[in-house]
Amino acid sequence: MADTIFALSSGSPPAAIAVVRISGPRAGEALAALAGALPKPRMASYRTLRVPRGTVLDQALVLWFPGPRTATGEDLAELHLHGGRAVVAAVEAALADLSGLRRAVPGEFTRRAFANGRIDLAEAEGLADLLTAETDLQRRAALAMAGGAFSRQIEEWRDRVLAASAAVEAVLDFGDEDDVADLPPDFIARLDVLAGEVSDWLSRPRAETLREGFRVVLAGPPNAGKSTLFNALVEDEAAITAPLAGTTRDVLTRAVAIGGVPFVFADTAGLRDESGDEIEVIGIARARAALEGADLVLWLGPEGDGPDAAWEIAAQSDRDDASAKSTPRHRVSAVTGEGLDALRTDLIETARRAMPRPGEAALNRRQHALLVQAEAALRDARDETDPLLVAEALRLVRVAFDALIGRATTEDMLDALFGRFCIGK
Ligand SMILES: Nc1nc2c(ncn2[C@@H]2O[C@H](COP(=O)(O)OP(=O)(O)OP(=O)(O)O)[C@@H](O)[C@H]2O)c(=O)[nH]1
Ligand SMILES: [K+]
Ligand SMILES: [Mg+2]
Repeated sequence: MADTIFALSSGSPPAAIAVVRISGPRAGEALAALAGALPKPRMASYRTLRVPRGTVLDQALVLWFPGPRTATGEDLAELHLHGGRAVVAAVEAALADLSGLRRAVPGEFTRRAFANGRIDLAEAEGLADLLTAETDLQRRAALAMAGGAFSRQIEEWRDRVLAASAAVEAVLDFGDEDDVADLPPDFIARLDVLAGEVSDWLSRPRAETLREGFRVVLAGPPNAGKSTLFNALVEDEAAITAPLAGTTRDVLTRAVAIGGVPFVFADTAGLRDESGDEIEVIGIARARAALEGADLVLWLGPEGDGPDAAWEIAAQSDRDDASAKSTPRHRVSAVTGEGLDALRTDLIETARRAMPRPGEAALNRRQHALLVQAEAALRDARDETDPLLVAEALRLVRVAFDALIGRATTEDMLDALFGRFCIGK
């Protein structure tokens, strides 16, 4: 029999209310032991909680959810306590004293939900992202993933691959008879459509951009005012600025949300070919490395000799395009603040285009890699003529789809995923 687990599932006390959850075969027994009797299922009841045959613990709202149609797939109870530290501690101590009950480890409720088929892996990943979401865009994308949008898509694709596999199996079964069965005439076309849909998902913005922030690297010649602009954008005197060319050496990064969009700004050493300074040379190499990882390069160049510098934004793809650099997109003065708002607006709009649209599920690294495998196998299945090899390619597509929703998982992977959750989730 599985352990029955319990944990504080709401934020740390003191708070107005503290929710303690109990999940497992003894959840009902535990609830009855504290509340006197089991309340009606799925209805909130107001009860006095007591240490079994002992003192009063709290007046609480209690809920009883008999399994398996519960969040964890097991019998589940919730105690909505007064959110004081001592109240929570006393109730936890009373639960720990009951036989067969123990404190949950991080993510254990969700892991049970997954083990019991209440959620699949993609939904669990979405849930993990939802709990760590810090911006509205992150929240909405995570909610879409947790809500099963991607899982439903995978299931639908999987059904179509199964149908294709069945058609190939039929050819293989009748292969040694005179009356050779052929693949359906639209077999290839269907695989093409499917591969196209998978490609569409692959070309969508990625979850990492959303989670880690849109990476803007400030670059340009020495003394262009990069560090000054960096400080203005992150609203912090984070970087040293000075009239001396070659002030910045290390790559300095700061994560900030602007207009609800997560950004990571990086300030870099001024780029110049000639420098006798050994440290500056290293700084320049680091700056070039940072440029490689940029979603957007904010290229700064002083315009003329005036007090104001002209800056331009060159997207990563066109930063080697000389014409993009010769026509500045923005003129900004970090001293007067002129042009800063327009620059911020442009940054927000550019970043938003690289982010999943609100409510659109975004793929994480693991999901993206598996979908790349599925797409390659689909194209193999289309190009192969030997039915045996077509069948094998289609099997590989199914393997990738199964891994996406967690039909095939490893303990390590699950440990890593559920370890991201907090205790009580
Ligand atoms: N008038 C004016 N001065 C600026 C502006 N931005 C920066 N400066 C000044 O220009 C000098 C260089 O600025 P930094 O921000 O250190 O330039 P940088 O590009 O980071 O320089 P390095 O790190 O050495 O490559 C400093 O004295 C700043 O005060 C601006 O918009 N207007
Ligand atoms: K400088
Ligand atoms: Mg600098």
